[in-house]
Amino acid sequence: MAFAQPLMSHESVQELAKEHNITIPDHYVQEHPEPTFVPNDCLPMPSIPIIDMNDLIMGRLNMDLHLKHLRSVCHEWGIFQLVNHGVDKSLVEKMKNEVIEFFTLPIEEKLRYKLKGGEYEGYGQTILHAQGQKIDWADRFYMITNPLHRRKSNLLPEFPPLLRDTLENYLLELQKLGRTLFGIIGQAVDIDKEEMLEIFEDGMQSVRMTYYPPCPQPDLVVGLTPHSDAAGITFLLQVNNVEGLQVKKDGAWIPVNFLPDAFVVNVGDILEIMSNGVYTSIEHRAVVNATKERISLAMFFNPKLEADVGPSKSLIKSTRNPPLYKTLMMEQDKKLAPRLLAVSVTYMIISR
Ligand SMILES: O=C(O)CCC(=O)C(=O)O
Ligand SMILES: [Fe+2]
Repeated sequence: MAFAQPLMSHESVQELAKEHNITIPDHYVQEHPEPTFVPNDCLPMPSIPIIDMNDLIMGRLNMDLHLKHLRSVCHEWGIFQLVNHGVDKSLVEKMKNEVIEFFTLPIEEKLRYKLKGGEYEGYGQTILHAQGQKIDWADRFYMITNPLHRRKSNLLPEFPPLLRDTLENYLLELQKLGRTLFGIIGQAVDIDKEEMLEIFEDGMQSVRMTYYPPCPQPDLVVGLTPHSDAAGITFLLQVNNVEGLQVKKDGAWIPVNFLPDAFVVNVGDILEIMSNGVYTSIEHRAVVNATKERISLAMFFNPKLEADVGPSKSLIKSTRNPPLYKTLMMEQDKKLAPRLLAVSVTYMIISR
C-alpha cells in the first residue's frame, strides 16, 4: 500500500480500498468472524419473511390473521421485507442515486462533514474507543434528522442541494409510513394505538449511509460488527443491489436477499422492550464483497426524547404479565442516550 499523501488510517476505507495490491492493515483484520450458514439438502437456506403493507391497511376481513402473522414474524425473526409500502418508487430511486453521488464526492468534500472527537454525527469510520480496537471495513455518515432543533447546522443544511432535498422528501414519506406501521405493530402485540403514537410522534429519528468498499480478502474483515439496533424500528434500503446484510437466526448467520422495491424493516431494542420481550431485536451484521462496493441507507425511528421507554403500560395492563425490563428515560438515561445517539455497533440488550 502506498499513499502519496497518507490519510489517517481511520479517515476513509473507501480511499484505502482504491489503492492497488493493498495489504489489509491490522486494525481491520478480525479474528475468526463467525462463518455464514451453508445450506444442505436437510437444511435449506431460510429466507426473511415478507409483510405486505396492503394486507395491513386494507385486509379488513382477515385483519386478525394478518396481525397474528405480523406478531409472529416480529417475535420469531424481528426483521421482515416490507412490500407494497406505498413510498413512491421514483423517490426511492432518486434517494439511492443521491446516496451513491454522496459517496462519489471527492474525499475532501466528504471530510467537510468529518466526525469530530467525541461526537457521533458526521462522516467517518467506527469511532475508536480503545487501543487495539478493530475497525469495520466501511465508511459511514450518521446524523440526527428529527426533532428539527437537534439537527447539526454543519451537516444536512450544508449538503449538496439535490441530496438535501431528496433526503427531506424521503424522510417525510418514511415518517408517514412509520406512523402507520408503528400503530399496526403495536396493535399486533396489544399496545394501544394512542400509546404508540404518543411515544413515537415527533420522535428522535436519524439516518446512516454506509459505504462498504470491496476487499480483496473479504473473510479477514467485517463490514459491520454484529449488533442489534437501539431503535424502535429501522427502515433499511440496499442502495446498489449488492448483498451483504446477514441476520443471526437460531445461532446461524443468514444472508438477507433484498427484494426489489422492498424495505427491510428491523425491530430494534426499544420495540423489544415496549413489547415486554414478545418482539425480538435481531442481531445483524454486514459482510463485504471481494470485488463490488456495497451501499446502504438506514433510517432509525425512536421515541421522542422526553418519553419514558419501558414495557408498554397498556400491554402490561391487558396481559397482566410482569414487566421484564426497566423503564428508562429516553434522553437522560446514561446507558440509553449515548447508545441511541451513536446507534452504537456493540451488541447488547439494555436493562434486561
Ligand atoms: O448495511 C446494512 O445493510 C446494515 C446497516 C445497519 O444495520 C445499520 O446501519 O445499523
Ligand atoms: Fe443495524
